[in-house]
Amino acid sequence: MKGEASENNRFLGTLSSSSIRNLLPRSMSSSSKRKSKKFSENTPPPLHPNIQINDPPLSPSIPKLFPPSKSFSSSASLNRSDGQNVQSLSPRDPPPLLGQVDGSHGALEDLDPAVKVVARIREVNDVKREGGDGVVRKLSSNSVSIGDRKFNFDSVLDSSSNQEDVFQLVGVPLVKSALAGYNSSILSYGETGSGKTYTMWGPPSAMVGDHSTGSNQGIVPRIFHMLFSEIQRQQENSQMKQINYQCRCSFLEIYNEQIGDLLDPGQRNLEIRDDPKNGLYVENLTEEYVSSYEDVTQLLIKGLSSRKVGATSINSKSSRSHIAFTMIIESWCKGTSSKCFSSSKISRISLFDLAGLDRNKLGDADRQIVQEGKSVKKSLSLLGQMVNTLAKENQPGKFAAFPYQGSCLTHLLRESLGGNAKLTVICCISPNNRNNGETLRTLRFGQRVKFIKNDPVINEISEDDVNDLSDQIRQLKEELIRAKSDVHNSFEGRSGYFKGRNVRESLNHLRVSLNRSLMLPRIDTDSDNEVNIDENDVRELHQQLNKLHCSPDDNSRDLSDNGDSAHFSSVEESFETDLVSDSEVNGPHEFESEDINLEKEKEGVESQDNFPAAPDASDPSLRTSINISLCRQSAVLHEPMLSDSPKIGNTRKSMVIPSLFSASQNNLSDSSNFQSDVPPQSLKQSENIRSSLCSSKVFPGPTESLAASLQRGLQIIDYHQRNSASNRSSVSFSFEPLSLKPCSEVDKVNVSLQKLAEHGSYASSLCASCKQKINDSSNEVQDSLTWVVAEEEARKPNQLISQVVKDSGKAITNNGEEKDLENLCMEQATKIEQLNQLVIILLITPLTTVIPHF
Ligand SMILES: Nc1ncnc2c1ncn2[C@@H]1O[C@H](COP(=O)(O)OP(=O)(O)OP(=O)(O)O)[C@@H](O)[C@H]1O
Repeated sequence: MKGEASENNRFLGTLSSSSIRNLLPRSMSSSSKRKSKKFSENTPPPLHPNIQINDPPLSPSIPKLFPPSKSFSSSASLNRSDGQNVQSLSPRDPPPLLGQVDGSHGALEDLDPAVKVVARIREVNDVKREGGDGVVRKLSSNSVSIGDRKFNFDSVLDSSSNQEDVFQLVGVPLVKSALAGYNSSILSYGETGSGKTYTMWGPPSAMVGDHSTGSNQGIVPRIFHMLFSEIQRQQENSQMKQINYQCRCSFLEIYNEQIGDLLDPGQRNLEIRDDPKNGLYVENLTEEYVSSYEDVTQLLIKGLSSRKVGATSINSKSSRSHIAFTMIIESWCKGTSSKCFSSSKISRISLFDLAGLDRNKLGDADRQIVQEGKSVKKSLSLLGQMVNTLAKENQPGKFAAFPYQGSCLTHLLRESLGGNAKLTVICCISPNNRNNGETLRTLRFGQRVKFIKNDPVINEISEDDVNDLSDQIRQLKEELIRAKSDVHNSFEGRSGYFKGRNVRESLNHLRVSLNRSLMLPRIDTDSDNEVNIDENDVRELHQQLNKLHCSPDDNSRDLSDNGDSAHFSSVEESFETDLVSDSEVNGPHEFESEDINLEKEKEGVESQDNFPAAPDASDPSLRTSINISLCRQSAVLHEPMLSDSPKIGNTRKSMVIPSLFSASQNNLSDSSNFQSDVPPQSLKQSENIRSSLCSSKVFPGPTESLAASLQRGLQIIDYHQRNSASNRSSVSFSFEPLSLKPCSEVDKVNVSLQKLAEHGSYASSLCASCKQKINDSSNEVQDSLTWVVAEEEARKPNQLISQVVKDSGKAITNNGEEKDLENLCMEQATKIEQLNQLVIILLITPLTTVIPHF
């Protein structure tokens, strides 16, 4: 077993302690270090203090809203389709593109493909051991063959290529893209010992100092050297614009499927977080702000020295973990005359160096090495599956979702493979024939990657974009306020009168509840037309409604004025009727409800069995308001059922009216005078009627009961008038000598009303209209007292008959016929008495009582 510490220090071993000391970051301080709890590499940067944006920072996904910017211009062409032209550039002669700052923020031409695959054939390290039979050969600048198989890539570098070539081919475009605002990734892939680490980082000794063409410095340090050089140049050359940059870096490794922090080796087993707000990030991963190439080099040395290494069958210092170095670049640009930044960009550079797969088992490998190998194999296998899946997705008609979370590697590569990033895969292969199988796998992997479709965009937010977004936010806020206002204005919150779904329905509720269909035209609740509502009209209607509810005088006046259409809603009354015409709402339904009540009484069924408990008449809420709400349809509004009511010619069977005053014991006592002479059965029925009406919830309170009962009584009368028009003589009295004239029941009732009205409590409770009506009726009573007298006389049939006989005897001779006549008179008198009793019964008996015809 090899000592982990000694292996880990293989990178540092080649550096002197003084060199390390010199590489310590001068600008790095504790304040520059932070944990990515809130702002991770995947999260947007905190806005620069000079940026005047009130809204919170936008998430990384937001820049995707904007199409890729095509505003870049270039004075030189770097067509990389063949991967050859860039070789004319060198770090010593920086590409002119990068130094140019045109009218846009860091505008550069974008010619690099979204996914690029480069194959690099490592040079032979040990000719004796490796052979160098030339089985793997570069055929052209973008093709390679192994045996008789040929593979095409974006570029192919053979063993004669140096680190500078790789940088020009891969590094330079990456720096351009990153500064332009693209997320940019490099992934080095290949078997163990194929040169991945060498290509990416180079030998440790080459990390600092020499960036020359002949240097072995890897592509990563070259990239950051160029990056900071370019940033400095842009800032120096920008005369019309002020460009600020801010860079921060993190360095992690995936070892045995655990994420470790290479900048803080004590942190192990970090968690990947993925939430809609912050995107994908590694929780608590250290991020260091850097402002120079030296700062980055310090981090690279520190991180690489902490990486897990071990021996494989090919590489004695093999990397046993996947590592990822990430730099977040934020930039802000503004004109010198402007107070605000005109644009903001954020891009991410992700550099992945994978562990190599070793399929050759070491004979003396211990459990740790076996475990490392298994973890590497598993993660690389999942990566291969991921690439296969993404490659298939790009083919027409095929789509397959891949579970990125299957391994830490695939999870962290999610954005680089198939996401918002430019990706370059460097396929490192060995030059000899010994590992043909692994070389083939690597080349196939590279080929499949080429089928993946990435969607990189410039992550830039311009001032116009911010303004547009601010406008959108403002409009949405206004819509929200309007929506809330509409809800509050539906009246349901304060008074509880209206519980409509929206304003249209509420207005229809109001319209029907007021029975003022002319004042408020019916509104189609399903219509898309805009409803223009005058707030004053609504308020006025509200006041009228309250007035109707609160003023008994006004109530009765309305009743008298609209005797055939006044509509009172009760708590149980269905409001679904507002969807039908007013005529359907009124009249027949209420008449029928009364009829049902009376019929129930006749059958001796308690009204409470069919109606909910009667509300307390003393409840102020019932007297002062009429609650209208959507509820089940009450039974009282069902289709009318005509009863077998007696048909009395030209009379009004208004016996229910006394029940209006049943709440008053005085009323009962007053009316007892009238009822004392009726048969006990009739009295009982009348009492039942009163109790039924009292308990019925149709009339919730005194005021409503008075008004509604008056109205319903009138409707009942009207109904019977119509029905009895053709039967006016069905019940008639024709005993001429008695001159019996039955008066109308309403007169009788009016007598009762008058008596009751004379009582203080009732007189005070009656509205002016009702009092007037009672007075008018009492006058009629004066004219029809005959009926009352006749009634009194009818109670004394024997006396009456005797008097008749007595009076008749004076004119009739005392002969044989006299006795017959006397008997006939007695029979007639008996019949009259029966008829009078029946009349009384008829007047008191409910409408539904079946009366035998005579
Ligand atoms: N192009 C090259 N020129 C010269 N030497 C190279 C080149 N590529 C690789 N080497 C050497 O080959 C050896 C193995 O290379 P490297 O460690 O980079 O392989 P690797 O792919 O990273 O292996 P592992 O996956 O096991 O870590 C190293 O000693 C390295 O110096």
